[in-house]
Amino acid sequence: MLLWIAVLTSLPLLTVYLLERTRYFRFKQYARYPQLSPSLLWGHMKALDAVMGQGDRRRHIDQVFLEVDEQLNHPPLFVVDLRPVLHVICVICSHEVAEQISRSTKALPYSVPKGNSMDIFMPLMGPNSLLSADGNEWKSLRKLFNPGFAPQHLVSLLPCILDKVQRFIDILDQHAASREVVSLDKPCINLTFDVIGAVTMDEDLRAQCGPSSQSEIVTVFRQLVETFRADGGTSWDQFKVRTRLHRQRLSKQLDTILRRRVKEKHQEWQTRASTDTKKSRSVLALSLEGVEHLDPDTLDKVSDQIKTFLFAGHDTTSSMLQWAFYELSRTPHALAAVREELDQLFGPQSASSTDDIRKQLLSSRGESLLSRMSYTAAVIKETLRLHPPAGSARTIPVGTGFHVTLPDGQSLCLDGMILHNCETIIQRDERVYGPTKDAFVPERWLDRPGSKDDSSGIPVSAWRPFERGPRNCIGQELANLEARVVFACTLRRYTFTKVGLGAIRRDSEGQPVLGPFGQYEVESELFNIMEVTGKPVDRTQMRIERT
Ligand code: HEM
Repeated sequence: MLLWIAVLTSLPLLTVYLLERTRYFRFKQYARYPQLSPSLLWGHMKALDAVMGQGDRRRHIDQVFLEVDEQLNHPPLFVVDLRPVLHVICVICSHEVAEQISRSTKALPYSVPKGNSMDIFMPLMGPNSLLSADGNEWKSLRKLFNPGFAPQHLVSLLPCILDKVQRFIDILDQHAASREVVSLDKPCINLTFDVIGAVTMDEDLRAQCGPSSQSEIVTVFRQLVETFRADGGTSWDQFKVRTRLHRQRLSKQLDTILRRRVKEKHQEWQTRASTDTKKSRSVLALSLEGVEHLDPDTLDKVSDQIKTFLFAGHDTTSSMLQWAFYELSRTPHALAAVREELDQLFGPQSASSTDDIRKQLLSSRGESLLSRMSYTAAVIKETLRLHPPAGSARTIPVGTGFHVTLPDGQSLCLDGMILHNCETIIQRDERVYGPTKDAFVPERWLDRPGSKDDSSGIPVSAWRPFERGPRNCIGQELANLEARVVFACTLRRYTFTKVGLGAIRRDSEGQPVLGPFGQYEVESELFNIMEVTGKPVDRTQMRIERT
């Protein structure tokens, strides 16, 4: 009886206590930080949902954050409280603040740690991944794999990249001949998969050869990536038990295949080592150099890195290619300029001859040709500015005392939050990119003599699609090289016309309508969804014609 009385009297006290705690968490703890209006029960869930509801719900969460940034009048950062579902997220909107998170400091020599921010992607990269590792474990992995992604080494892989691009051209030729509307997503993903397979494992994954002859690595990997498709900003589908179990099964299946292949490759290279002068130059071969006995620990580590490279290295590059084809298709001056540059460098006769381009790239002047593709490089840069396929998430443990200084001098502590450098916002900052922030203007990246920061006068930290600092992208040179080769071979050979979302608007006489910044206006905006990386929602429906 006494116990009941005690319970009944303490209930109201407990309720008051919980209410006060919740009130503190929702309204006081981050009161100084810019944010949407929080609700006692839902935190920012409702407010965020309201923003989502103002557009197509399938759009990428970074696009939604961009709209929140506008509503809040462009603060340098804002917080999103989705507790208890997720930790508080701090969305970073200013390049000056992003730089404080990505740079190396005395206290955090490898920048702000990843912590558990990448846990959701564990099935795609394994527990030993370079992407999620921290501290000395990360450092030794990065040191081991850096040489495999160094520019000099990658250039030596040009013949194999060109082979894969030739297959890509054959496929686009077929699409052009059929005159049907095709989705660019599949050929681009298969191309980038083939390249990353060859570069990292010295393996022909035959992703571009159709489902019946593709390597099982491709089939399982694609199924695995699709379990992450979020057609609704933060679709809850991916958290469902059934989806998670399916994902775990596919991930295990992929692990088994990759471990088997790594063992076979190791054996093959060991046997060949004494006799063969033509050694494999793949990332895997470099990492296994000097490893005589492949113990289970090394096997796990190496296989997880291969899984990571496959994961990080194909969807991102494929998304960039699709967006570049699209932006060029609606920006006539940029298309003309890039074609002119390619004509000047490779000669007009090469416009429809990949053999010719191949010969030139593999000749002694190949490297110089690649380095002189300045307008093409500007197209790549501008595409990645407007449509960054990836972002960065870090976690800063409670009690670290990690402060950032805002542009107005105010100092804020970010302990206990997930820190998200949101490139989609940072790279469209009007203070940096001016009135053309949303337009595709490759010229902004061309040399302007006398400017200070980089050739364009834009602060270097305001362009960060590969992130910056010690944890920047290890594969950025590969992505750049691949894109240059693809563009050299395709941009004069084909004309791409968008169909459906993002199609060009025409006037009553059927002429395309040119907007203020040299781009054709469109019927409706094409946008990214989130499927691990950002990808065009309709998988880039295009009509392709031979020029
Ligand atoms: C356009 C193409 C690409 C983009 C936009 C991109 C973007 C990024 C970004 C933003 C990060 C930092 C992630 C973070 O801070 O959490 C990153 C890291 C990484 N990327 Fe890429 N990436 C691209 C291509 C590639 C390729 C081709 C590879 C090939 C293997 C690759 C492998 C990696 C790896 C392993 C890391 C982790 C590096 C580390 O933590 O040391 N990426 N990438």
